[in-house]
Amino acid sequence: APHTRATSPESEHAPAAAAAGGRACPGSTLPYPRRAQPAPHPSRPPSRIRRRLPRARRRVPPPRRRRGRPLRGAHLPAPQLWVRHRPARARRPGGPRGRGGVPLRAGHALRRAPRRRGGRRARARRHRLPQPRAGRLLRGQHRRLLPRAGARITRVVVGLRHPLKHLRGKAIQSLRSEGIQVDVVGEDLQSKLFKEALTSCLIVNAPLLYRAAFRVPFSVLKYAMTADGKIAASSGHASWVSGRASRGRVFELRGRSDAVIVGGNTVRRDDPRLTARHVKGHVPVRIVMSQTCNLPEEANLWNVHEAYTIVATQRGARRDFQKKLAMKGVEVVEFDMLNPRDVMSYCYDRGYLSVLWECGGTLSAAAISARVIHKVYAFCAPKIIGGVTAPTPVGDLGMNQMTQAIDLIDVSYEQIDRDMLMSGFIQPIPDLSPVIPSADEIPSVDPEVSPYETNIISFYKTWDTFGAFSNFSPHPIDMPDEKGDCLTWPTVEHYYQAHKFVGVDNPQANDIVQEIKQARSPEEAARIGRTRQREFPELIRPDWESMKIDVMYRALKCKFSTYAHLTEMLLSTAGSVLVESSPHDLFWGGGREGEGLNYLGRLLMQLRSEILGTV
Ligand SMILES: Nc1c(N[C@@H]2O[C@H](COP(=O)(O)O)[C@@H](O)[C@H]2O)[nH]c(=O)[nH]c1=O
Repeated sequence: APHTRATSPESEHAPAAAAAGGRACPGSTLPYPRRAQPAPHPSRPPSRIRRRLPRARRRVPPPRRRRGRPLRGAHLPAPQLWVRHRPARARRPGGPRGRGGVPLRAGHALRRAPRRRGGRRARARRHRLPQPRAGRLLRGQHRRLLPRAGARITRVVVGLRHPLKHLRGKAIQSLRSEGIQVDVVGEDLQSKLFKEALTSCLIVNAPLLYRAAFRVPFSVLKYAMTADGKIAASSGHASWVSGRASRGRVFELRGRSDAVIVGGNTVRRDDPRLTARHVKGHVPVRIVMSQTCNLPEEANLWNVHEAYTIVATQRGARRDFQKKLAMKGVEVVEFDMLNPRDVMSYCYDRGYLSVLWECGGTLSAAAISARVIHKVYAFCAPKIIGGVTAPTPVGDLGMNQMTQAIDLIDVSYEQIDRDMLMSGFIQPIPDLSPVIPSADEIPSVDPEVSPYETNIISFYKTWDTFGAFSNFSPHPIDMPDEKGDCLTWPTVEHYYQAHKFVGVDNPQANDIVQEIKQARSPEEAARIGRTRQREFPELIRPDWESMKIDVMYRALKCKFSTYAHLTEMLLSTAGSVLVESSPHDLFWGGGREGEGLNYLGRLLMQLRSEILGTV
């Protein structure tokens, strides 16, 4: 999937990782410490960072219920109620959910739905199968639907398989065994048209895919700003920036979300209701993130008859006030460390599929930095409010170069009355628990980093905040060749891949070097380098395994000393552990579970120390 797939800058080293682990690299002038884990000690924290689930302490009020009125919302505190008490007609994004709100396959949901006259199950039974004609599209996901209609169907085209293999079922297999031709878009069918079709399928299924791939709910950041980029006047007054039609669209967005999140500031300043009141359908849970719990005694959000409200706060904050909230029916959840990632993990555990962030700039910046925002909806109204202190949609992200800006992808533009809606995806970064060097290793890798320092900067894709650290970043380097002549290489990746074949006394090896040098992109250079390495192992320079780290280090040194802003960026990370968060490359990258050796991160830390004059 474009939004989940990651291209690895180096993957051929995976088998080498095990071999290299625990060995000092022969021929290397750099100290590459052993990666052997220190002997476990009961008082020591583990040497790899694991995502810590919040030890949330919940004050769960009894659900309020008026006589004769069903409980609303899909996420009532008692888990056994989540499905049973959902209004029959509630439309849920991404399809029906089972216990704990976990998305179900369509077939699963239909079988389990309550037997009710005119209810979902009854409707499913009555569902009249479309009579297939040649070339006509039969829509539907229920795996029973197709075999029953199969007598007259000769071909089935599948848009997208379920991202989680164990939830895929056997529909394709059983159809094929019945002699029906089944083609999966992107697998069996590949053309420009099918690529577009696949993109549409992926976008439509984004919440399901993101939840499955990243184990957090699909998160959308929405804001409304003036043409001069303000979300309110300097006084904080914000009613209204966007027009009525745009606000109607926001109700739709809320109606498609499981939760709407705001910070304490928004509650204090706007006293929002955060309901989907003008659209019929699902009512999202409202979540307030407030570290201090310094929230007003009276607020629209405490009216839980309108929608369920959760206050997420720091452990121990204003306990008396917490009790008052609980008395009103508001659920309070305490976190050891209140931050967007832990709140998202919590929402994931609660079964939420998609979440809408309607917060101000401070919280949105924290959420973007924590990499939990996946999509942005920016409503822009044709107004100018001005004001140096007037708030903007996203606070400080620590970037100082325009090249560091996060590029949105799959962007759409839509005019809504007088406003413009721009939406796009933030390219996701794999959620990793990267290895940080062990206590013994850290001082030799980077004296700035204290043992078990948890401040980790991950980089991988070139559009990441620290994407310029990637070898794919578009920074040409001038490097001397064997004869001492200066040659320009488009990227570090070009240089590194080509040097697998440099110095080999064979014209074919020389051709490969030229082929890689002329590759139009670092991706292409990597592909050629790896393919040729597999095809012609005899053309690889014999000392490659022992030299590759030095080759890389020389290239990195050149890159970071050529571009002053890169040196600045590297130095700005002093005190943090750098991890190339490649899920595939276990030699240069940190791996998916932190199992990688992270040599690229180590080299950058080494270089940083060298520039700082600390080695
Ligand atoms: N001012 C502003 C927005 N502000 C957002 O909407 C919230 C108010 O929601 P509610 O109380 O349910 O109407 C507010 O707290 C803030 O999060 N939204 C928009 O679409 N357009 C606007 O101009």
